[in-house]
Amino acid sequence: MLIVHELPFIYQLHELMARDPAAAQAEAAAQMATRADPVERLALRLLQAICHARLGNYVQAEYELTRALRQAKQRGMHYLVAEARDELAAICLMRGQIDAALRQWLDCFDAALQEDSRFGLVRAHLGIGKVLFALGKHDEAKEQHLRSVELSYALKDNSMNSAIHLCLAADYLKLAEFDRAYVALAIAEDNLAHSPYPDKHRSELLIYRSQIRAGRGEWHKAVNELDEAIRMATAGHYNWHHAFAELESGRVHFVLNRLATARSHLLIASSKAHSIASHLLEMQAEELLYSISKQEQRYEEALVHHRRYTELTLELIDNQNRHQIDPTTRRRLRRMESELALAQSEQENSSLMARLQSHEQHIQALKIEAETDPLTGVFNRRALEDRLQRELYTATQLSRPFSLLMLDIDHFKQVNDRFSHLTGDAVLKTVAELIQSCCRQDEFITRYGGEEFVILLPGAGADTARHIAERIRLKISHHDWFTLHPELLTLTISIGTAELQAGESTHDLLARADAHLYQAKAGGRNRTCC
Ligand SMILES: Nc1nc2c(ncn2[C@@H]2O[C@H](COP(=O)(O)OP(=O)(O)OP(=O)(O)O)[C@@H](O)[C@H]2O)c(=O)[nH]1
Repeated sequence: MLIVHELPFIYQLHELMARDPAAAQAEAAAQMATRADPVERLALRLLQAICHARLGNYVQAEYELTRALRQAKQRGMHYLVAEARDELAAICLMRGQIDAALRQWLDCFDAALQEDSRFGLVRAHLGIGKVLFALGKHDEAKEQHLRSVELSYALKDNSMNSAIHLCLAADYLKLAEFDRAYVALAIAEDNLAHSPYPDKHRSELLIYRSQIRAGRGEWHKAVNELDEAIRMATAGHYNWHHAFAELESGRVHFVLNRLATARSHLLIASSKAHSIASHLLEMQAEELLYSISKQEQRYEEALVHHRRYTELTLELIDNQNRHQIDPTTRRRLRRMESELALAQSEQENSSLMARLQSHEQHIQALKIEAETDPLTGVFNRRALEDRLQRELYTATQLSRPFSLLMLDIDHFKQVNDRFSHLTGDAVLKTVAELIQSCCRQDEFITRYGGEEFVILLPGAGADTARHIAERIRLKISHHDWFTLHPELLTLTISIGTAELQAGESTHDLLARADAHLYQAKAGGRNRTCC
């Protein structure tokens, strides 16, 4: 079976396409006139279609790709089928048509299997990973991307390798595994030196690197990297990258409270994203524009942005496969729809401010639901990531102390094993209540893992943190646990504390508290280590 990728003239055209899609398209048209071989002609047609996509003509690209796909299927050219499906899937994903993208990549996988095309398989894994990423299943996305790393090893395709490692970096960033993200970016960067798409991938790389910087509170470096990413994406007409970089820039300036600059970046992000039908990017830009307008008390504008944000959210979710979305999200969405309808019918007789407040409350309710641990009612780990980053930023800006506690129930497995899982659950709930009773309103309590809790203490130095930790530890050890189970006589906890040090990242701070917790366990449990 002919491996089209090995047709030298096609390979050269691919390289040209990376630098100059318009020139590649013209060259492919010229070659078409001279070639009679049906495989070669089809490969050229496909390449022309891909050029349309690279030039941002997605409707035309989709039409041409679908035609090429039909012909490739008729002729049993599975490699070309895989390639066309890969491109079609990418367009679907960019538009937020998650379900369609997933189906295309699964079909791409089948076609690649039929021809034993490693390129096709790598692309399918890469793409399926992107879909899972878009669905928020970052762990599963990472697995798919790692699989494509394995498969691509023998291909020695630098461009593909940089693309895969960029995806991996994005997964790790979402999983808050910053060190791994950093390594993935370094590998992507190594590969970039030999890739025909250096600027496109480099702009993406800079965006991810800026996210790592932001995670570490290095805001100014993040701004510089994003400026460079915007410059590259603009020069290369990489619309998606441009929109993404503007969005991230808007986000960083927003955190830095430079609202006017943030707004101008976000307006570009939103319009760029709109022009390429990237609902996901547009939605995020509109959400931030809404927050900025509200903060500046420009309520009329805020309402417009919120409307657009809600519309896009609904559109995105509507596009997703119903089975891929868990029932809670769907219920939340239905509620959001009715809320929107309600807001519209109230339009005439309520003031702008009142309507905004109702949107705000609704969003607040959704946010609380998404950030709450259902068993204990305290915040979950997802909420912690967000909050911790903000607290670190505030503490640094105000030069105010900040500490956190990491707390773990001792020998909790024995509670489950001896008295049942239900008793274990009741213990977890009671521990959460007892912690709450020892904390102030602004002290943020989260269930970090199974029987582990993290508590954020804004304004607390090391001594105060130790004092609060001891108060919680004693409260729990003195509690009448037999009320939960007659044979449960004692229950203790171990705590590690850490006070924020200058220049420390969220990851470092958590790691230090974790190390102290480990010391407390190793030292015999039922104690606090600082
Ligand atoms: N009941 C209940 N148990 C849970 C939940 N989440 C995690 N666990 C259990 O928590 C236990 C944690 O056990 P280990 O990590 O071995 O720790 P441990 O027994 O507390 O021992 P040390 O931490 O070393 O003192 C496991 O048995 C988990 O199954 C939950 O939501 N409910």
